Amino acid sequence: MTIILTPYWSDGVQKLKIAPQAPAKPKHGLTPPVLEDSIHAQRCLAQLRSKDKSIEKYIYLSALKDQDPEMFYRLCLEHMSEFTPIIYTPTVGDACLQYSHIYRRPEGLFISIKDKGKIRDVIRNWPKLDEARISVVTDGSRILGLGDLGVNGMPISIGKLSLYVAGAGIRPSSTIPICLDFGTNNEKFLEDPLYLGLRKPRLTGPEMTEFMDEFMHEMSVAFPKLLIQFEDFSTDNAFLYLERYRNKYPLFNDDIQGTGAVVLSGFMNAAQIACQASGNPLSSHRILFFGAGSAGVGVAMQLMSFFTLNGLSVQEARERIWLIDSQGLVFDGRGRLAEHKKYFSRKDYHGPPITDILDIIDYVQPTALLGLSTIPGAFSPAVIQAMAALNPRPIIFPLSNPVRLSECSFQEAVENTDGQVLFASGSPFPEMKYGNTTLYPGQGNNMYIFPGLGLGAILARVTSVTDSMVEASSLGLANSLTKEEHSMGLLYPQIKRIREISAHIAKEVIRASQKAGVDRSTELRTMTDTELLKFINNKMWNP
Ligand SMILES: NC(=O)C1=CN([C@@H]2O[C@H](COP(=O)(O)OP(=O)(O)OC[C@H]3O[C@@H](n4cnc5c(N)ncnc54)[C@H](O)[C@@H]3O)[C@@H](O)[C@H]2O)C=CC1
Ligand SMILES: CC(=O)C(=O)O
Ligand SMILES: [Mg+2]
Repeated sequence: MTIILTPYWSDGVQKLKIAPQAPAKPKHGLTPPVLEDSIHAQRCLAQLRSKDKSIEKYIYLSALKDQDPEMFYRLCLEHMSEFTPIIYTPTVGDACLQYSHIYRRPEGLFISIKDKGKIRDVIRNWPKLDEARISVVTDGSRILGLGDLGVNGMPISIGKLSLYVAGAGIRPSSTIPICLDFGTNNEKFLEDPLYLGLRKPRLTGPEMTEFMDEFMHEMSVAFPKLLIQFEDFSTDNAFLYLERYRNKYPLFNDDIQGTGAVVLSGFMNAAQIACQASGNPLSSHRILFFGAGSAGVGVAMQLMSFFTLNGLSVQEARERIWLIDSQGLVFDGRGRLAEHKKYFSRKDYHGPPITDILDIIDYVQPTALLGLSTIPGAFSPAVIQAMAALNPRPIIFPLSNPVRLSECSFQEAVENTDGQVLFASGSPFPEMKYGNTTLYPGQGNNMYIFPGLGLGAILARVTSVTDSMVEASSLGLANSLTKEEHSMGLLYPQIKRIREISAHIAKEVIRASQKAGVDRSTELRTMTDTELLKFINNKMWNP
């Protein structure tokens, strides 16, 4: 279907295609004589692989998704581990940085601060109002670890939704990528004549909140069956708008909750292995966070359940967690702290500020070091060696995205721990040979969680997304590893099994929603687990 929409930043009228429709069979003579489907799949793959630069691959796949969505998603599913680094992190980071330059055609919905007071009219331009089920909404203010990218953040919403389709079988026409344009503080973009967004400093504060209130209300009226995923809002607004709307509308924040869930899951598997090696109980883990933004604090909050599930009280669980931010160890005596850091601020440290990560490691004696700081190389060889000196199997998760902002590489972690590291990173690293063994890095990325969490929430038609549903998604992921994956030392399942994993997570999420009483699809309550899993699988769209 092709409809005409005029983006607010465009002078001309452009065609927006929303896909996919069942392709009409071309009339005889309008395609080459021999266009066989499986051969064409090989042709598309060969074209993709012929490109040297990952951004060229991204552009090629964007065009393929537009022109032949069935083929795009089919190849995506068949080659998940090859496609995800292109349509998602790390390449989607480059696509965002260059969006205003590589832009080809409109995709998704752009709503700017200029639309305040008439957001309803803009939303109503969306062509498939009654089909919408999931929207990823960003304001472009903190895209991955790349900072304020303004409307150049749109590819992150698009990329996440492609993973909803590929990974959880959400129908492509049920997805809405949205980028809200509040301006940008990115000087380079403001000066760039090709920049596609409003050329004004970013708006925050009460006016932004008024806009958000109107936006959320109009979304709920226009799309009564829609789940919203907030993505890459800067930390202050990420917490603000999650709390403001989470009990009013079905929504979750991926950076806080999705990341929390995925890291809890990998941590549970790593902690088991680490404790087998050390002989210590699971509850004895001590977790040091490098980075205390929405992702760091979101993960810290979720990791509380690791300890409470292992018998500690909430207070004891909190005492197992330490935060480092740009000014060093976060503790009460340090002075004024941002609201979101207060809960984990240490009350038991009374010395002078400690800023050096090695000194902090010496003081905390952590079993696990988690990076959500956007500082590449922060886990230097000396830092990794210090973790290895304290632990037979140190847990080191450099989780910042994209790859070039990772706190360390897999190779550095392996070489400085004599291969003993339990590793997960935000963006993918290749497996590596160490001695006679092959070691596999984990990818601790919320892409393992949001497709299944979203699918479960959509099918249960929840009124809100509860903490128990997020925790259920995490436990569902942790328990989804096969014997073979455990024997390979993996912390996360292989990404090629994403559909199976998402279905399993969705089942757990639906059950949790039923327990919490937020489900509206009450007919699912009486199904057995086997029936529910079958129902979920039948609902998945297949290219
Ligand atoms: N693996 C995953 O699934 C996810 C990864 N992330 C990544 O997490 C990173 C952080 O995201 P946010 O928390 O939203 O960003 P943020 O900018 O709010 O937080 C960064 C934190 O790092 C701290 N920091 C900065 N420089 C530092 C330094 N030199 N030393 C110590 N601490 C320093 C800051 O004080 C702040 O607490 C990003 O790279 C993002 O891509 C975010 C969500 C999901
Ligand atoms: C993965 C993700 O959501 C982020 O880096 O922001
Ligand atoms: Mg994000």
